[in-house]
Amino acid sequence: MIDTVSSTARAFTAPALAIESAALRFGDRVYFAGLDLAVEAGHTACLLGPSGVGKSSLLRLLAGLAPAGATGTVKASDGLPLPGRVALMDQRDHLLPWASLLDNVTLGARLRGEAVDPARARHLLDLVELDAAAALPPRALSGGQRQRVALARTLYENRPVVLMDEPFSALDAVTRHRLQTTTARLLAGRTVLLVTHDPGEALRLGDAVHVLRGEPAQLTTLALPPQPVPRSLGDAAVAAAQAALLALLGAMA
Ligand SMILES: Nc1ncnc2c1ncn2[C@@H]1O[C@H](COP(=O)(O)OP(=O)(O)OP(=O)(O)O)[C@@H](O)[C@H]1O
Repeated sequence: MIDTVSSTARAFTAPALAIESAALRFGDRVYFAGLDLAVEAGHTACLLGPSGVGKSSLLRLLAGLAPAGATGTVKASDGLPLPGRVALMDQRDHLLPWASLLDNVTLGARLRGEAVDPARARHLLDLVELDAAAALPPRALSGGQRQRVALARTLYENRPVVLMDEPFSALDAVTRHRLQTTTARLLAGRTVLLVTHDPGEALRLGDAVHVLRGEPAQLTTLALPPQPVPRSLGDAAVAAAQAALLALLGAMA
């Protein structure tokens, strides 16, 4: 079978991405200020940190959707505007309850008045193991299945920059592992920032791994083993890096 999704990925060059002087403030509280984060072109960076530290706010800033209280300057290395080149997978799936899964996957194109490619949408639904359910409405799905539709919708956008907020958090361990591998293949060559609470996921998928923590929060970058992604968690060096990441997150003494 021709992999239509991977082949379309080669039609563009993904820029490096940077946010400078990012800040998040509510009232008197400064969550972070003067924060700089860069994602190398064609690489995947993972962002971890305690709940409420500001990871989603930083991701939305990068997406050009600055939430209340957040400021910062976002730049692409090619100097071209980012709007239109970014796909965002939010923590919530935002599926339209009245539309079929297939129509939810192609929603962005339909809203923009673009031609829809149902074969590519079905191929993506197949990759997230939901092709047989393409005609069903989202209410027929479990939380994990809904998250897989949102993943297919994000991949359907076929953008050089992909921002993902806990994209696999609702999946069982086996499906999560399988879809991490599939997603890493489909996102190869794109510039990706992925927010996760799962140190194993960060070690599997991250070309770079950053931890946001403290008050005000600062970024710490983890030293990573040289294996290309997706890495095997069974590898001794990867397991050691995972332990170091857990310690950095404060989960281990
Ligand atoms: N409108 C608001 N008013 C006051 N505080 C807010 C508002 N919106 C968000 N916050 C606070 O901003 C902080 C950062 O939120 P954000 O969702 O970015 O954190 P996060 O690190 O992504 O959390 P999680 O891991 O739980 O998803 C949170 O502590 C939240 O309570």
